[in-house]
Amino acid sequence: MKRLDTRNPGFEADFASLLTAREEQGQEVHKPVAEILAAVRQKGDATLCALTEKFDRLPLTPAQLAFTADEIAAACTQVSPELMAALDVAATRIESFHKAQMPSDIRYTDDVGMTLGLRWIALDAVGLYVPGGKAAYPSSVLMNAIPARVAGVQRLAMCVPTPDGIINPLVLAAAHRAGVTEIYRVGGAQAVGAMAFGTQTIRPVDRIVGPGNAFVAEAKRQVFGHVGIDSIAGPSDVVVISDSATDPRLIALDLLAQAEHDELAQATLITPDAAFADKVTEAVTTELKTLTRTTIASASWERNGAVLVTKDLEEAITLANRLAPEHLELMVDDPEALFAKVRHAGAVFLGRFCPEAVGDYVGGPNHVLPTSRTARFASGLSVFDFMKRTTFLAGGPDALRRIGPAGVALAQAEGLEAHALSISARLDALVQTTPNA
Ligand SMILES: NC(=O)c1ccc[n+]([C@@H]2O[C@H](COP(=O)([O-])OP(=O)(O)OC[C@H]3O[C@@H](n4cnc5c(N)ncnc54)[C@H](O)[C@@H]3O)[C@@H](O)[C@H]2O)c1
Ligand SMILES: N[C@H](CO)Cc1c[nH]c[nH+]1
Ligand SMILES: [Zn+2]
Repeated sequence: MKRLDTRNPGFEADFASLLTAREEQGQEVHKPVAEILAAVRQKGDATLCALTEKFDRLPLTPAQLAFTADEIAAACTQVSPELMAALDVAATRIESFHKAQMPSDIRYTDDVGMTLGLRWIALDAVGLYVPGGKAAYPSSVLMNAIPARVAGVQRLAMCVPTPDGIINPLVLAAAHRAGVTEIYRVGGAQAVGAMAFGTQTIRPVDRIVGPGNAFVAEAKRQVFGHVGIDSIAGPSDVVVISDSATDPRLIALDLLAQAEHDELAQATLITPDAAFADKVTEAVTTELKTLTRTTIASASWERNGAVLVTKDLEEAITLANRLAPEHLELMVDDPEALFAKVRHAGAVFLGRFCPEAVGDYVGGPNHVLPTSRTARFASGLSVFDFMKRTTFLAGGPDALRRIGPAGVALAQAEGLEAHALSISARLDALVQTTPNA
């Protein structure tokens, strides 16, 4: 864990290394991921089976890649009614938030008489990546699939790793609840490659969405262009801005809630109170001893954790914007005042009783969010990731007479003769057919 104080002379250099640390750790996966993607592209199912045996310790034949309808139905019967009810609370809230996002088409006729517009059209086929290496993520099934369904996507293909052949039944129950029936027991970069390029068993999709570890995030980066992707939703990160009025244990738990995802996760506290920073650091050490996932959380905290002490809350928000976190918690008396100054964050959690973990499960907004500072330019998963826009223009002779000459002039200025003629030939035809025009 790095402890930095903005009043210390070396602060800027240390902060700069905090900004780039995880990007550098990510470089290590570029080559292995490129090799996996090339092998999937070349050998399809054979590579999927070989890598599933290698990384998930599960020997498979191609015929066993997909879960059967019976396996999905059997999993649903293994989930307790209480957990099914919890799944339903989450699904209902996620669905209503994403329904509220649905955009409207645009269509209007302008002053020259042209009808212009934009139509939203759902994608045909989408690949949903659901992580499963170090934890099971039924919540990510809902976060991926529900907005896709709301947007109107016809085909949803889901990939999830099953380490040692084990699948948490709640993952399949969540898929069933969200209407996903095409599910493959494949994870990592090979799953992304299969959905991007297709194999003998898995048909290719148009866009791949969903969170995952550094291998999954890098694979999405590398297949982008061949297919669409949502964002780089890699190892989780959180920045907590807190004043000294919050219980230090609660802040420690919020930091550890992200640290326990992955050794590459990053949890950062920013506070203007040095004594409070000490208390939270102590509480992290105490709580770490009680967690079952202590090995992962300790590694994340040791390697990427940070505690920043600032002059005031104003400076805290400036640093948070520079960190552009996936999640930003504002655990202060007046969170709305700070929120007004937030420029870069995937999702913001306002108030001491609204921890990030609520957003992971039952808040409603999506928990698939841009990590590693990509919130500077990217947003969390939404219905927009499952749709595209087609614009249209419809015009008659009157409109062409009004705007055509400007088009001809610009085409000639660009030296594109056929463009100019495409318009001017029509203008000429109009003059000939209506001599008094
Ligand atoms: N940003 C978000 O929105 C969000 C949401 C949920 C989870 N997450 C993140 O998702 C990640 C889940 O990670 P996970 O590991 O539990 O599951 P995962 O499914 O992402 O990764 C498991 C797969 O990684 C591959 N893999 C592991 N080691 C490898 C190696 N050495 N070489 C090649 N491939 C290898 C294997 O194929 C394995 O099946 C965490 O980092 C978590 O923080 C992010
Ligand atoms: N915090 C993760 C996003 O970074 C999402 C998640 C799912 N389950 C628990 N947490
Ligand atoms: Zn989480």
